[in-house]
Amino acid sequence: REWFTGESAANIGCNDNHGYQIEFLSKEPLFIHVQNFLSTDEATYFTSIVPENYTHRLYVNDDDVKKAVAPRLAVLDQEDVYVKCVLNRAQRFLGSMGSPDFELLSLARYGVPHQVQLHSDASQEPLVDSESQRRYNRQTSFFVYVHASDDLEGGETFFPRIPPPPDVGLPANPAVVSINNSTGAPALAVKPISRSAVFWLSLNPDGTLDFDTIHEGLPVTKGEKVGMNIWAKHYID
Ligand SMILES: O=C(O)CCC(=O)C(=O)O
Ligand SMILES: [Fe+2]
Repeated sequence: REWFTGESAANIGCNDNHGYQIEFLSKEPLFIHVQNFLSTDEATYFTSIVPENYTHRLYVNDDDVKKAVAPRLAVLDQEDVYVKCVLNRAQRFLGSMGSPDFELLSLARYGVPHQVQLHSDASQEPLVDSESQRRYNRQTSFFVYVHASDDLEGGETFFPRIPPPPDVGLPANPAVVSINNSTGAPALAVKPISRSAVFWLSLNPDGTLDFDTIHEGLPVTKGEKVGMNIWAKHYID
């Protein structure tokens, strides 16, 4: 994939001069918040192409009473120049620790009452690459808040096992908040701010799943959010 280099980024027409700012939220496990991960052009483009009313994944809880609806992921064309630019940026963010292979980018549009239930992005059983048949798992995740409407309420990404950073609530980063988990302990939540992202590793160094990185997309109670998943692959064999 020759486009994962700085030179070809320019060749394929990526305007990569917008710059982003990073802030560590947790060292162990590693969580990084990224402001302005997308350029305004990219965010406008992705928001315009994500389908409306795309068929939804429906979750039914154990008690069969509470139904939670998650937006379906729309998988993007890897030949799309905007997709190439974002993958190029993600690859350079990962640097030498990154695998050069990503899953296809996916987008989802969330309105009321969409949510995503508690899960790990990595899988307990390895996934199989449809082309090469190689087994892999999702090593790193960016969840990108492509767009958050001005009136958005809810829709935070909640990591119930990650303690919030000690300075949460200080004006430094309005995206970082603390929400109590089911045991009453404060835990990390990231608010959607247009064009920002949160980054973490879902696998331990030995390749096993790090259960501390489980997370959920809390229900959107007002407005709209558009999210994007960027998953880098870690091949097992
Ligand atoms: O909606 C969110 O905030 C998180 C979504 C998510 O974790 C996923 O699609 O894997
Ligand atoms: Fe996820």
